[in-house]
Amino acid sequence: MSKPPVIWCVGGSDSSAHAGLQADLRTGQDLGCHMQSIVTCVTAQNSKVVELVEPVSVAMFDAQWQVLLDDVYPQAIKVSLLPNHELVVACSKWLEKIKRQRPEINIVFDPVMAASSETGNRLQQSEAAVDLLTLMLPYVDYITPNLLEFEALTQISAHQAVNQIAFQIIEKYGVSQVSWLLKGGHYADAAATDWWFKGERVCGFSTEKLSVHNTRGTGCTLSTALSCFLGYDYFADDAITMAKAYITGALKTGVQIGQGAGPLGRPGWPEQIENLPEILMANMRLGQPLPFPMVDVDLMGVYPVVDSIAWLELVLRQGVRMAQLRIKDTDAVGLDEQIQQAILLGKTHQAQVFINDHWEKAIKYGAYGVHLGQEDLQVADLTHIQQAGLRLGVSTHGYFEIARALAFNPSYIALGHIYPTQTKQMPSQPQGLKRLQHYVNLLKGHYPTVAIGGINCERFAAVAATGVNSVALVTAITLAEAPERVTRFLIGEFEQSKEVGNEDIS
Ligand SMILES: Cc1ncc(COP(=O)(O)OP(=O)(O)O)c(N)n1
Ligand SMILES: Cc1ncsc1CCOP(=O)(O)O
Repeated sequence: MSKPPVIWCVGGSDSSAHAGLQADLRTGQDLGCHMQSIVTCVTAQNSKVVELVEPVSVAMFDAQWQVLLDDVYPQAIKVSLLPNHELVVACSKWLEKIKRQRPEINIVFDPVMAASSETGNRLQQSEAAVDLLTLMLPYVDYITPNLLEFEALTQISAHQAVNQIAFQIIEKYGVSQVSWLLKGGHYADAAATDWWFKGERVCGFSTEKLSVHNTRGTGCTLSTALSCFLGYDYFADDAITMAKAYITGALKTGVQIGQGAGPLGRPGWPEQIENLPEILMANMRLGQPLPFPMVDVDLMGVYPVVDSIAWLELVLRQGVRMAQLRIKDTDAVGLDEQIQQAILLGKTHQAQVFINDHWEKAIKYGAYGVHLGQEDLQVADLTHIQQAGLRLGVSTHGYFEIARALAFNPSYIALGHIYPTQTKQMPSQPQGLKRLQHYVNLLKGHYPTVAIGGINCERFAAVAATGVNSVALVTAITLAEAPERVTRFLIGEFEQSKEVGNEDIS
């Protein structure tokens, strides 16, 4: 069994367990992480009121860091309530040391100042806020203030155009490693949009604002979930997408415990598609509101991606019912003719033949569908493709791109690359089976899925067992000694995996 990520949480004990370290530990446990804690203070509070905050001594604080550090390095550290100036100074010293030794450890800082219980009692002495950012920002990778914390700490108005906020952050703090995640729950909008600023990059993660009562621990939970997903080595944009989906699920499952607002629920790994945020980016085209026509899922299965008519004919002759013509050279001789032949072959074999990239020619000759990558999505005329009645397949490489792809209502979503591949230079690491399984669980019943990248005969059965609707392959077929036999073998394997899947259900 693989080891869980180790996540350190630096913050205060909340006797009610609605927020604070107790909420952090539950979140991490829910996400399969091993949580370790460094207590900064003990608070006596319940769902309504904070009675007393007692900071630990610097000696006790230092001892907790040292004893953990003597034993194990974490994958990520989440820092929240630092109740006084001495502990801010001590914490920044430890972060400096850790960053010097292990710069790859992600530090997430949630600058908690007050409890969100009815009376909103202050948890941090006001002098602790002085120099807080000067001391902490050099070492943190993510800072996750809510609107009030953001304005109090930065003196930048959160009520202005996001580009203006980005500009002022840069002006004040320079371009650095720090990602600012400005949480939008306190805006008086119908949507709850969290804005991510990193240098000039600005991106919104937006969900409908939920009208729910049990909202305690929202900030703690979001930043801990973010730390956990970073601990699993997800990219920043994927980890933020997942944290936002997690918090939406947690808000929906909150429970009334005590007389004030109750704590959030713990919804498990984000696998509810409706909890994924909408992605908002400058220069990003609006979604395609009308769905693309559906593919016939029963015909998906083995999905060869080939670069010539000869290969297309070969695989269709073996009984493949979904295939793609992928000719990367825009100036290829006879490209138009090849696309026309591919479309004709698809019709002859009653197969779903997609054309990679060349969407204008695909429309012109009446293709069944086109397959586009993320960059192509920004430039292709999707409305035209949709109105012409073509299907659309979209490449994705993680949660962020999946969330972005959903705005276009595609006919299928491709998930890659699963294993190392020689066929194409990939800018990211292979995803592996576990991540594929999560994506399939997320999309099942909503969008057909395709797995691609490095899938060969040995790996095929395990990939198919995830329940993915289709397995796309290039070299497993085109470099095979006997491609006809391999294609037929894979078709048989896929059919078998469907039968096993059906047995599991019954
Ligand atoms: C089924 C399927 N999935 C992914 C891809 C890759 O498409 P894209 O990201 O556009 O990259 P290129 O194929 O253009 O290199 C695909 N072709 N098919
Ligand atoms: C086109 C493409 N897109 C993601 S991985 C890949 C190549 C898949 O080729 P192979 O099946 O040979 O690894």
